[in-house]
Amino acid sequence: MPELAFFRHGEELLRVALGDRTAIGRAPDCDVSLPDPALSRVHAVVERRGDAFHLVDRSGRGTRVGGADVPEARLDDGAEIGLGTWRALFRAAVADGGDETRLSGGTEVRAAPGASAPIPAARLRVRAGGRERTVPVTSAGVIVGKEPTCDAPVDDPFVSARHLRIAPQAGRWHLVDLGSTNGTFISGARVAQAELPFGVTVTLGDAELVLEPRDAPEPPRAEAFEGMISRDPGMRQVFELVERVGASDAAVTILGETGTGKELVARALHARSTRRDAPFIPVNCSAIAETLIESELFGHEKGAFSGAERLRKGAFEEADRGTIFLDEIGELPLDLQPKLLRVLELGEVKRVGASRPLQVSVRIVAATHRDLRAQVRAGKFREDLFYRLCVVPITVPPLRRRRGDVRALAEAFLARAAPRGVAVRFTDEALAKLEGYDWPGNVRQLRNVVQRALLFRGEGQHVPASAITFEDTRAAPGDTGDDDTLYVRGLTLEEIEREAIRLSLRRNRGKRAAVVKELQIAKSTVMKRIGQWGLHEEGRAPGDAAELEDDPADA
Ligand SMILES: Nc1ncnc2c1ncn2[C@@H]1O[C@H](COP(=O)(O)OP(=O)(O)OP(=O)(O)O)[C@@H](O)[C@H]1O
Repeated sequence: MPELAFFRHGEELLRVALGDRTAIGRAPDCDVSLPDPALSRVHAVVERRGDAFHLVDRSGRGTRVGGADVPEARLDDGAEIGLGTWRALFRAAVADGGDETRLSGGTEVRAAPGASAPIPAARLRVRAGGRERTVPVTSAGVIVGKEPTCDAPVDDPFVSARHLRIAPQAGRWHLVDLGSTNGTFISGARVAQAELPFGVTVTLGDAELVLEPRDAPEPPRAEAFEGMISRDPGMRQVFELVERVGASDAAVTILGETGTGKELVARALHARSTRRDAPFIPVNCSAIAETLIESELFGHEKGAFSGAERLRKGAFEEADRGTIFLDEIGELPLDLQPKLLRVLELGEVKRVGASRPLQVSVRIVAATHRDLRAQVRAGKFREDLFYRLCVVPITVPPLRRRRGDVRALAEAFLARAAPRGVAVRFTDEALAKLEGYDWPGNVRQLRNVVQRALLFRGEGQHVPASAITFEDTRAAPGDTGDDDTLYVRGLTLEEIEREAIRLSLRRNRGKRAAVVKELQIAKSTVMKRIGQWGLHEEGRAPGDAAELEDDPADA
């Protein structure tokens, strides 16, 4: 059956069998809708006229066929059609399932030649709502949709009742969109029907489908526990421990290098506890100026010190009935340590300037990348507090000791960061490069490297090894560990604005004048946002505070 093969940046991404009329353009109701603003809504139509196929331009500007912009052209075998950043190749005669098939992201398939070629047995991998399962596909095909009576029901709000069908056609697997509301996508292109080789990802709503050979070995499964991906035995022990101590109120200290996922473990402890419906309040003890940490943790009364214009609840009060996560507990100043001990022993907090303490019920989870015992020996950390906090120590192994996790984590970060509807994959060389690295900045560094690689890959569907660059992204002391890049996927406009201001404050050590200049926004807006989102201490290091009060932008 004649077909058009679509290429982008030299990669073949899509094959569409040609019927009597195939509309190509930017509009979602075209038979092939390509995400390219340079195209008209209906850019061109390919029509069957007798035995021949003709391209008719609908853009009014001519469509490029064989290098010239033409209003209309008969398509000869191998004719090349230019469609913005896409290119389509006309193939007049396509062997029925006989030739070697390889599409981007797909595995190679070889079927016996001839129209009667048996269709290779298949199964459909369905990923939806964070779950994955496979459905056998018989030669009668499968219907995929939201309706429970479909062969492969998919529970996703953007999937139609009967969304698409996958069935054999001339010895190959094809998919046909059944008039779905939100469309069926392959490599970012919305398709009415297309060939579906093994291994190619189809996106519908937030769900993904991949057709596979029926007897292909199951890919190793990455376990996920409360958002943490791992199948490493060391991490499994961590998960088991979280499960066991989650329900109790025992004080837990999480030990591990920076970026290993200590905060995620703390959140998992909260999620597995009876306190899960109350707040989880994280406090990074190393990111707050020493002069402010007491009021941050315990709050202050109005007028307790100059600048305390209003009463402020501290993190412990906010976390009442819930969990407080004290990150970088090793940085807690010695003089505040007895106050923390009092919360642990008596459940009492006293706001700065208050005469009486308040009762709170807070579970304390602490974390540090430091050797707390050594801190105790050096006299920087109270021994009694150490024993109170470390009732249950949980050690999160560094990523270089669980190399088996690198691939699953990298693929998960890539899928999260890739543009919606586009299935981007690592090349084998890229995966080997990731797996061979030592990851001094652990999972956080891996996430940043993957996000950067996605930007550096250009437009292709594959991330090559050359797009992977390593920089030591370990957090500097006093750094909360965030990198300096703003990733906007999945954020609201307000969250993007908040992040942009927060990161600019950090880059400029809290200097509002520099933020105004860097972000090119009104001083009044910066001040309003800082107040609104409580970013007063952002970027300030101990000792900076006094200087910042005199910041000219504040005047
Ligand atoms: N097992 C995991 N699965 C998925 N994402 C992970 C995993 N471990 C860590 N991450 C991600 O890596 C980043 C760093 O994790 P997290 O902030 O929990 O590390 P940390 O050990 O608390 O770092 P720090 O010591 O610098 O505070 C986060 O974006 C987190 O979501």
